[in-house]
Amino acid sequence: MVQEPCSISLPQKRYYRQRAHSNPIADHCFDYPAHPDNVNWQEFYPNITPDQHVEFADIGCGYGGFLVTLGEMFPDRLAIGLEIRVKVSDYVMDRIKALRTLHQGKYNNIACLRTNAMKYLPNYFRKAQLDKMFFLYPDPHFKRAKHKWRIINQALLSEYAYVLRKGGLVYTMTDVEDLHNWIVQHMEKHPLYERLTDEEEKTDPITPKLYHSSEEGTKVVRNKGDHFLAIFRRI
Ligand SMILES: C[S@@+](CC[C@H](N)C(=O)[O-])C[C@H]1O[C@@H](n2cnc3c(N)ncnc32)[C@H](O)[C@@H]1O
Repeated sequence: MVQEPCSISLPQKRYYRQRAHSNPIADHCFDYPAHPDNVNWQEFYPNITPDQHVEFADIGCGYGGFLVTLGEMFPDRLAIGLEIRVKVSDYVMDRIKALRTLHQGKYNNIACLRTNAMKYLPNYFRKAQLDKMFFLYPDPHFKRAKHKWRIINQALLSEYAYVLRKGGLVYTMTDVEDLHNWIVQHMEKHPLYERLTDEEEKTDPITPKLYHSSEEGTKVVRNKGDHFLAIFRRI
């Protein structure tokens, strides 16, 4: 009998569905390095060179659509997607594996890490390591009692400032106006960030991708929802 050649295809999201919200304050069981020097980045990026390090972090990357776009836009820079949900991060890892097989030599600059970005960023990234951080369509946690679960808050902004280099950028996009106002209010109050001007936000080459590259963004576009963009510079 002639054997069919084994065909590689992209993973299907329906096999990786998981409840939308995960409590970011609860103690999930995570392995994490004691110090960024202990991370073996070779496991994430097979072709990493000694002078390369992760520069872009997509925080709460979901199913990884935007991460893939980042990889295509910046083939020489390393980007990581951080995702707390196990099945969702498994999906992104399988997606990257399949993309690397289907497109030899490509997508070696993106990777996904399952972790709680609200707890372990300084375990993975050194001071001033990151050039860009992305918070795209973060969970809104509407109820006042759950505001402490929001991934942008005053205490965490100091931690994000620690891992960002001076001049680095924080990109935020949401379809929830109340959350947008919350983000802007907290970022503007923090002494280590300033908002880009409208003109700077509009002309950043990444801006158009923030509307529809990620899975949540696509949904918002499909439902003709609102988009609220704000980009901040680490000063
Ligand atoms: C609404 S989804 C948006 C996903 C993606 N950014 C997009 O635009 O399609 C928010 C994602 O953030 C993840 N998330 C929430 N809290 C997190 C945390 N503390 N660390 C890592 N990921 C988190 C959630 O599991 C979820 O996948």
